[in-house]
This record gives sequence, C-alpha cells and structure tokens, in this order.
Amino acid sequence: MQVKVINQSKHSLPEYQTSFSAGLDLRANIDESVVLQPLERTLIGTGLFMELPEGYEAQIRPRSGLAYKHGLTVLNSPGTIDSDYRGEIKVLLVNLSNEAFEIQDGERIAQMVVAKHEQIRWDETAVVSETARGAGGFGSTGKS
Ligand SMILES: O=c1ccn([C@H]2C[C@H](O)[C@@H](COP(=O)(O)OP(=O)(O)OP(=O)(O)O)O2)c(=O)[nH]1
Ligand SMILES: [Mg+2]
Repeated sequence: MQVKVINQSKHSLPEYQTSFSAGLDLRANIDESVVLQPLERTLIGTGLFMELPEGYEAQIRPRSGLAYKHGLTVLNSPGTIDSDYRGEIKVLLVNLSNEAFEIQDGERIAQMVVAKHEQIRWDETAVVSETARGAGGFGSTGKS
C-alpha cells in the first residue's frame, strides 16, 4: 500500500528493518540532543507528515531494546495517528529508568505500525448477550 508523506526531517524516510517487520522505525528529528531525566517526558518530532487512507490508523509503539536497556518507552503507547491527521508525527517518550537518557538527532526512538480499523455505529439496547465469561475480568480466570 502506498502512503503519501512529506519528509521535512533531516533524515531518510522510516524503513522496515527486516523483510517482514510490522513496524517502521521512526527517527528523532531534533536540532540538538535532548536529555530526559528519570520520569521526565518529552514530545519528539519526526519531521514527517502523512496522509493515511480512510480506514487505516498508525500506532506509535516503543522499541523493546530502548525499553529494556534504558527504560525508555512511549508514554501514550500505543499512540494513535488518525487517518485525517495532517500534522507532524510526534513521539511522546518517557524515561522510566533511574538514569538520565540522551536522545540523539536521527536516533530510532519508536516504531510505527499501520493497521486497518473499523468505525462503529451504536446499536443501543437494554441487554447484551450472556457468555461463560460474563463480567469476569482483571484476573478472574486465575494464574495457572
Ligand atoms: O503519539 C502520538 C499520538 C497522536 N499524535 C497526533 C496524531 C493524532 O491523530 C492526533 C491526536 O491524537 P489523540 O487523539 O491521541 O490525542 P487527543 O489528546 O485526543 O487530541 P485530539 O483532541 O487532537 O484528538 O495527534 C501523534 O502525532 N503522536
Ligand atoms: Mg483524540
């Protein structure tokens, strides 16, 4: 599927790192590096503007390596890019480690997965159907 994009960043367009990767790695597009202190959050621009087809969304997800090694994650994970959004794609990062982390310009800070989605119409009713699970959730099926 082709997706229109404007690249106002200093970097090349995001790429799939392997043949069957689900996510395109997004690079920070910043004038100078940003230091994130423990529990601090920051919005990082990518310099990318895109036009997703109707019925598609893009999800901004953390990279597991950064999360594992540095406690760096996407605060609103998964971030949602609506198909009618025309602004810059931005990444909201938070440092959940107890050490400062320096984000460099051009660093691959997150990944973006494009997915189909539905928009629903409500069918308002007085009852919903019975199931074996019923209202059970939040650990109701136990541990093992
Ligand atoms: O990680 C993200 C999340 C959102 N957005 C952009 C695209 C999205 O379409 C728009 C709105 O996002 P969202 O609906 O999550 O934010 P909101 O707080 O509900 O803002 P709004 O009232 O603008 O919808 O912001 C990003 O660039 N990065
Ligand atoms: Mg919204």
